[in-house]
Amino acid sequence: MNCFPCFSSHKSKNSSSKNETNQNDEHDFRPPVATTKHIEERETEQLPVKTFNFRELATATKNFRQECLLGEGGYGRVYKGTLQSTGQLVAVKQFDKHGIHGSKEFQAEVLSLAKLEHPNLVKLIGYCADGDQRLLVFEYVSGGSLQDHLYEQKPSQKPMNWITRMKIAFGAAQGLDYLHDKVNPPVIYRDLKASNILLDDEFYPKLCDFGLHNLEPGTGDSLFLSSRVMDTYGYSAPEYTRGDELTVKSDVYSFGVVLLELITGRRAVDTTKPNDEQNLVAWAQPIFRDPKRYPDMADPLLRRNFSERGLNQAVAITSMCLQEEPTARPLISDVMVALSFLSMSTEDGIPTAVPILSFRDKSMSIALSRHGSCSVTPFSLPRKEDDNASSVSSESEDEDEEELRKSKKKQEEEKPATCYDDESDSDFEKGQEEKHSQLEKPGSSSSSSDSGSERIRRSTDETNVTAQSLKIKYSYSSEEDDDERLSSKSSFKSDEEITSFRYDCDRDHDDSTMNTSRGINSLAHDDDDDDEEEEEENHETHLEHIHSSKSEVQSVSSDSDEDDKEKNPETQFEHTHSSKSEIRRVYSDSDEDDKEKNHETQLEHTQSTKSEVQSLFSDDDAGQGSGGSFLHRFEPEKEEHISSSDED
Ligand SMILES: Nc1ncnc2c1ncn2[C@@H]1O[C@H](COP(=O)(O)OP(=O)(O)OP(=O)(O)O)[C@@H](O)[C@H]1O
Repeated sequence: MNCFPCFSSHKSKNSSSKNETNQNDEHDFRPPVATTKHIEERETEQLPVKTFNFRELATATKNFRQECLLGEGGYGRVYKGTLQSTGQLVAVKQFDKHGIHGSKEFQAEVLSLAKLEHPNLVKLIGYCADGDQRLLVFEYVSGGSLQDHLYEQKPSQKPMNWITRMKIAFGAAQGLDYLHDKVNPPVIYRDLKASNILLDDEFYPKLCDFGLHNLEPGTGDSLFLSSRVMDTYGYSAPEYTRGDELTVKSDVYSFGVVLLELITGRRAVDTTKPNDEQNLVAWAQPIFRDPKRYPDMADPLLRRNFSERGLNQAVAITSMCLQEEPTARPLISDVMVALSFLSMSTEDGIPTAVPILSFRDKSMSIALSRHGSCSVTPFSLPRKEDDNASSVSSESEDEDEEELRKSKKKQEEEKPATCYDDESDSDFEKGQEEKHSQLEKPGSSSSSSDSGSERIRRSTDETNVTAQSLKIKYSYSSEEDDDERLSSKSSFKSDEEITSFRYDCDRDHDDSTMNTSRGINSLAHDDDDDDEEEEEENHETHLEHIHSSKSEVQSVSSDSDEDDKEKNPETQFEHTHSSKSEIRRVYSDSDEDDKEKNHETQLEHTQSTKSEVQSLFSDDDAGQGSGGSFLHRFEPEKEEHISSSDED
């Protein structure tokens, strides 16, 4: 008996008796040698992954018939199949035979792949290693790839609308965030591209081909390598071409290319275009520096049905992801948070503004605050002649702050009118909303009925809960907490203030508090112009605090327990928001007036602009304070919609 029956056949490639043995041993996880149990094998017993024999997969795919062929990629061919035993639809990836890995090696990779489970990753169902055959069996994703939907649409299909595109980007970012931040050690995808983002019938995105890098044939196989390089050309980060080591930030670059494709509807590489437009990133770089041209860069199929702010912020995120210098690129977790807001479709169709408090990395906050409304200070990509410009460097902080202030002022002057017109809002959207709401339900799972996977998925959901679901707790941590909070290997933090957030999926949270009426809330005690002037002054003061070294991280929240406060000068905001763009901040207070005043000012300042994110803030109500929490609502400013009516 063999723990991995498919791995047992070293002797004969075509041995039918072996196949019979395999068939008999199917799904048998007993160890090959009764006395020895390897760690991997013990782990396999608990993993929700099946072994298949070759015959079973041949049956499933009608003997790998051409009509079942879904396509051929760098690793080999992919067939659609139906498992006879369960009737489940699957995608069977048959690896090219040249340069295949030994069964042990393959087994080890399967083991690590099987551990990766997230709703935005294509689920591995099983594998087969039989003779020289190496196959992986994945869940079948019915809607085709993002590449198909962007570029190879059937005439009957509607182009994807803006919100759907942002939701796809958001889902893909969630999948990537899982690989980078929730898995230990982190998994570098290396192969993120539009053809590897599969969509189900409701346009819910799932990443495929993750973690397969180690299954690539040996490096001696130049044919294989050249085809892989060709496939990823246009998505690869500059460090890849330089031959430098790839990091999670290389994936962020590739993600930026995908985001750019979603925004522009242009392929990463398109040899049918004029020379200067063939490489999408090279074409887009000059436009990134000129926000007036952003609307022209958007996919014509969108017919300008998007909000200008949404477009501006999406382009700002994209340009950050595409920075030459890996460390200047944002963390995918920050990208994910930003996209969670941009992908919200609200009752009135206005995408929710991104609260700039949301990010681990200040540079993302700054970039987005510059694109908070119709008229903004341009977000500049680093220029080559400027050595220090590859990131939002400490030297440029003063300028940044100045720009933030100007931007805020300008935004307050311009009160743009609504709106976002999502005329092509489709059933897909509804499906997406349902998916999100399913994730919100405690214990809900997207599709798997497998109890093992159910368990893993639930824990995954809990750590990856989206900004659209439940509650986000933002923490400004003290130095002593930094290591713990930013223990992620993928966190490239500067020596600036450590701003971290954590998702807190509090299942017990009373959702009823999330669904009170909407309405723009003005800053409490800030209704007249005089107060605003004062506030402005305070903002300036507090910028210094916000951008101070991490050892000087300011405590923003008041805490009734003085000792606790000293031990943990941590500021905690709990931002709770629903898909209806409500964000409420829970704030505890009971403390000294001065401190509260500072807190208030700082809070207000870090929102960057009242017009972008408005908070209700009051601390003089002892009753509410003692109640432990106080709600602060963020409300997107109405904004100008780039009307399509004329162009159309
Ligand atoms: N789980 C799946 N469900 C449905 N279709 C799939 C699945 N996995 C792959 N496919 C489809 O099979 C085809 C081949 O996929 P594959 O991943 O091998 O190639 P690729 O993505 O085009 O290239 P590369 O291997 O370089 O990433 C693609 O059309 C892909 O959409």
